[in-house]
Parts: sequence; C-alpha cells; structure tokens
Amino acid sequence: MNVLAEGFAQQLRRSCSEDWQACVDHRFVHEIFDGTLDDAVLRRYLVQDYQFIDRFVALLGAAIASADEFAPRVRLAQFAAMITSDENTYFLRSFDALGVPPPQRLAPALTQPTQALRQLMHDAAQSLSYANCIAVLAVAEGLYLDWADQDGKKHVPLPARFEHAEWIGLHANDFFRGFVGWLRRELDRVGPQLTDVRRAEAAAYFRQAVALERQFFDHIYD
Ligand SMILES: Cc1ncc(C[n+]2csc(CCO)c2C)c(N)n1
Repeated sequence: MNVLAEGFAQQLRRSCSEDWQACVDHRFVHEIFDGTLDDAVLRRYLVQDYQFIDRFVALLGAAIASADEFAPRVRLAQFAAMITSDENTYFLRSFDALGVPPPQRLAPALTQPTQALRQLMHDAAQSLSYANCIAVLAVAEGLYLDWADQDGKKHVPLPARFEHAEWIGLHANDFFRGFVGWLRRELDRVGPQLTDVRRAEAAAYFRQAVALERQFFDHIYD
C-alpha cells in the first residue's frame, strides 16, 4: 500500500501508537475524570503546564508565518486569539483554588520533560517549516482531544470540582474538535507536497512530541 494513501496524519499517529495510547489511557486521565486526582499531582501538572503556553503561542506564530496560504494563517490566528484570552483564566483560578503561590505560577523550576517540550516547540518554530510546526501542534492538540473526548468517558458525569471538569471541557468541545480536525487535514494536505527528507523531519518532530507528552504525564507522579 502507498503509505500516503491513508493520509499523513493517520500515518504519523500509527507510527507512535503505543506512546499515543499510553497518554490517552494514562492514570492522570482516569483520575481527572473520576475526580480522584491528588491535589499535589494536579498542582505539579498545572505549574509545569503553565510554563508551556509561552512557547506554544510562539509556535503558533511561526506556523502563521510559514504557512503557504492565507486561509491557514487566518485559522491559526483565530486559535491564537482564543488561547491568549479564555484559556489563561482557568490556570489562574486553579492556582487560587490549589493555593499555588506567585513564584510557582511565574517562575517555577522547570522539570526535564517541560524543558524538553519547550525546546521541541522552540526548534520547530525556528525551523520555519510549516510541516514541522503543524506536526508539533497536531500532537499537542490532537492528543489532548483524544484523551478528553474519548467515547469510553462520555457516559460518565463530569467530576464535581471545576479544576477537573474545566480541564476536560477545555479539550472536549466543538471549537477544539474543529481545530484538531483542521490540523489533521492540514497534515494530509501538506504531507504529500514535501520532499522525503522534509517529510521524515516532520515525522521525527511528531514522534518526539508524542514521546515527550507521555513523559510529561508520567513525571508528575514521580
Ligand atoms: C503538556 C501539554 N501538552 C499539550 C497540551 C495541550 N495544549 C497546550 S496549549 C493548548 C491550546 C489551548 O488549549 C493545548 C490544547 C497541554 N496543555 N499540555
């Protein structure tokens, strides 16, 4: 079978299905859904995750700059506008609820997985290759859609505490579903246009991002 017949997005995901599934089925995911997540674990998670947004927005900017057409620039710019407004308040309210002091919010010691994820986003942005940027975005967004929006969890009521329920809801809604679907279609659109070397480079970014996402989930339990 021609590997491109199944679409670049699907091909990439299949190339690291074990790490991908380990994230979707992670202890963190089960515990946030049933509301049993330890506060210390959630605090570690959110403190590190908040250090991620800055590079993430820079990566969106690089994707906007390197896109080959106007339409993807508009779509990415609209998404950037959303996450630089609504998303921020969830973190601040959760930090209040969990008693996270200002130094931990603004400048915590970065763990190794956080540093590695930030570096990967930075490298993809600096490469100014649209495919590399979209590959990393498709992991950061697609993995979060897949754990938060999975069929097996749809029948259970959302957990009572907002810190749990809203973190699920931020990643399981129509806007987010639409954006992730669009990212996957973009990978399918640009993948076949790349040279073999550039396609392999984008694939390496994708796989590295999935491996680091798994480490990120794992390390908050260390
Ligand atoms: C380690 C880690 N990986 C991916 C995401 C998901 N994510 C990061 S920014 C963003 C856009 C707006 O929600 C999304 C979905 C995360 N939060 N933490």
